[in-house]
Amino acid sequence: MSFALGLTGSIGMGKSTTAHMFVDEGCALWDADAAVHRLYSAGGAAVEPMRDAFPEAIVDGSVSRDALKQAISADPTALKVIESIVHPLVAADRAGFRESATADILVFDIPLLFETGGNATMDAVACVQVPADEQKRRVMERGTMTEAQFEQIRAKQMPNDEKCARSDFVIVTDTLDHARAQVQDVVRQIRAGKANA
Ligand SMILES: CC(C)(COP(=O)(O)OP(=O)(O)OC[C@H]1O[C@@H](n2cnc3c(N)ncnc32)[C@H](O)[C@@H]1O)[C@@H](O)C(=O)NCCC(=O)NCCS
Ligand SMILES: Nc1ncnc2c1ncn2[C@@H]1O[C@H](COP(=O)(O)OP(=O)(O)OP(=O)(O)O)[C@@H](O)[C@H]1O
Repeated sequence: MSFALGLTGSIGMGKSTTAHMFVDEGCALWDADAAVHRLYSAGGAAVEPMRDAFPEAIVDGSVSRDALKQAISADPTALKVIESIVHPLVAADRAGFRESATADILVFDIPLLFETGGNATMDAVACVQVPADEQKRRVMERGTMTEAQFEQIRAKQMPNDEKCARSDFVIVTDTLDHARAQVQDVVRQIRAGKANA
């Protein structure tokens, strides 16, 4: 039986980077944002339901993130509609992975793990953490969002301190070496616990 580890944290706190460190330790990874990318791509399961709700968001047969961001900026309630389409499809994708994956530890990189109640289906949760000013600096440096779009997303997420307080492990992502050492420690603890179970 595999161990399911949820990996969460606020936008830009270092989930994806940390998730790949778990892969380096032999864990299998499922990534919620990557699942959304598959669902939005041409032929993906979200395309037709999204066309019904936001016809202008379908460009060349796939869902345009820029068009969705414009829709959300114009009407913040649009995000709720988008979520009601996307989240059930994401849950089905995740269930398929969990049934088929064979690694001893499965890592689920899920930004909205606590907000969607997904933590209840995990054996343990790890939360990434970095100071808020560094978080903002990193997201702005990516250049994919305006400051207003960033603040809108951040305001929708549970405060990161609360996510960390509710998690079994906290991984501080101030430097790559520090984060990797903490990942290795988490994996060691889980494997030791499994060996003793
Ligand atoms: C709003 C959209 C168009 C922005 O796209 P963009 O490519 O600029 O950003 P990206 O998808 O990489 O998201 C960046 C980060 O924003 C956060 N985020 C995304 N969607 C949400 C949301 N609905 N609520 C809170 N935070 C969110 C996550 O931390 C995510 O990692 C896109 O995120 C989207 O379609 N979101 C709805 C689907 C969803 O809820 N995804 C979250 C994971 S299931
Ligand atoms: N341990 C670390 N040390 C230094 N920089 C890091 C570390 N982890 C992540 N970063 C940097 O922070 C930025 C955000 O990291 P990453 O994309 O992993 O975050 P994320 O939480 O997955 O973001 P999002 O929620 O937006 O998907 C990147 O530029 C990455 O290089």
